[in-house]
Amino acid sequence: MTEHPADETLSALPQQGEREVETTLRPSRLTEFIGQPRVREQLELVLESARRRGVPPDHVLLSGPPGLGKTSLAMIVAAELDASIRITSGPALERAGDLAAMLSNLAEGDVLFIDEIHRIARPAEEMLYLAMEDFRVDVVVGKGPGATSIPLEIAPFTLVGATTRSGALTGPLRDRFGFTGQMEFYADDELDQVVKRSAKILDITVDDDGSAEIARRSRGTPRIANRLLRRVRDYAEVREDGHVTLGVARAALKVYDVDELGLDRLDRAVLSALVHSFGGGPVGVSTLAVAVGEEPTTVEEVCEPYLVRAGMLARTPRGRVATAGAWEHLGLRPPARGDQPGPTLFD
Ligand SMILES: Nc1ncnc2c1ncn2[C@@H]1O[C@H](COP(=O)(O)OP(=O)(O)OP(=O)(O)O)[C@@H](O)[C@H]1O
Ligand SMILES: [Mg+2]
Repeated sequence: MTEHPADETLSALPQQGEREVETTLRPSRLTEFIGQPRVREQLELVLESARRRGVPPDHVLLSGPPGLGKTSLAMIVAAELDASIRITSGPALERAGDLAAMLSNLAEGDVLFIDEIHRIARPAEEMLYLAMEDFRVDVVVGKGPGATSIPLEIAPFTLVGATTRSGALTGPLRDRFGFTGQMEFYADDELDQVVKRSAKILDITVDDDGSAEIARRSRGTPRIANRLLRRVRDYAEVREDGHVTLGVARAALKVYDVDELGLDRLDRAVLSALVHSFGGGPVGVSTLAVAVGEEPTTVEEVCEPYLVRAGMLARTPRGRVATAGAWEHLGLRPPARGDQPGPTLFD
């Protein structure tokens, strides 16, 4: 994901200058990786079986909302295989030549990580098909009728792709991944473990209650849990004795205007528009996106998955609808069912 300069404590997107601390907090082995039991077990089998057979494993696609650990898992795949990792991203592969250069530099068994793989340009994507399937690329030399294509062998490698929008991947690309790990939002007790682990690394002392409070307000997202922990640490150090208790966590989160449920600015804007401008819906996602000044894809891929999971928003065939929970969260009384226009006895 691109870095957003806005000071948004609650955004699931990485903030400017956050890369370094994120690297420090990254789990480096599968056993250190908290949560995602399904993906972890599946990946473990894929990797172990390849290890036993002495071949690079099938290509791996990791899909899910921002901040859930896709990049971390990609690096873990390489570490577990004892392989080197080369990192690039969809937007960086504008020309097929850029990809050809990366591919021809791979050594046998290397992991090639392509972040935001749904944003790869078409010619590079087509080159990737052959590379993934046959470990070969066709390099076109010359132009016009005299152009010839020279096949070039590349070393067997494992591609790890990450995407926040698996729906945006073309069929042929998706089909070439032998394994897709679908990342889910984390449960509160898993985020609690993330907070405790990070606190240890950053040398922050935190009570069980304090840690649970931070976890509960982290929007199911480890990136946010880690960020809230750092903001609570700031408060604890400046205003208190540095120790994070439940009271300190609550007071700190109040200063940073952190929502009870951890909803971020965009989540709240979407709910508010849905309720205040569209009477609770149903409304189409494009209309809703215009109302909050965002791209429909951002609303759909970054914001809605969590609102749906939190039971605030429903996707219906007629459009997006605010649930009773959404009205209540905004401090409003949900409209009674009978208030809604509909057929009556006298129609
Ligand atoms: N399972 C986990 N256990 C511990 N920490 C985690 C876990 N998953 C993610 N994190 C932490 O959350 C931060 C964000 O994770 P990561 O960068 O891997 O997310 P991402 O899914 O790649 O996000 P994006 O879509 O924005 O690229 C990292 O600093 C990492 O320390
Ligand atoms: Mg990432």
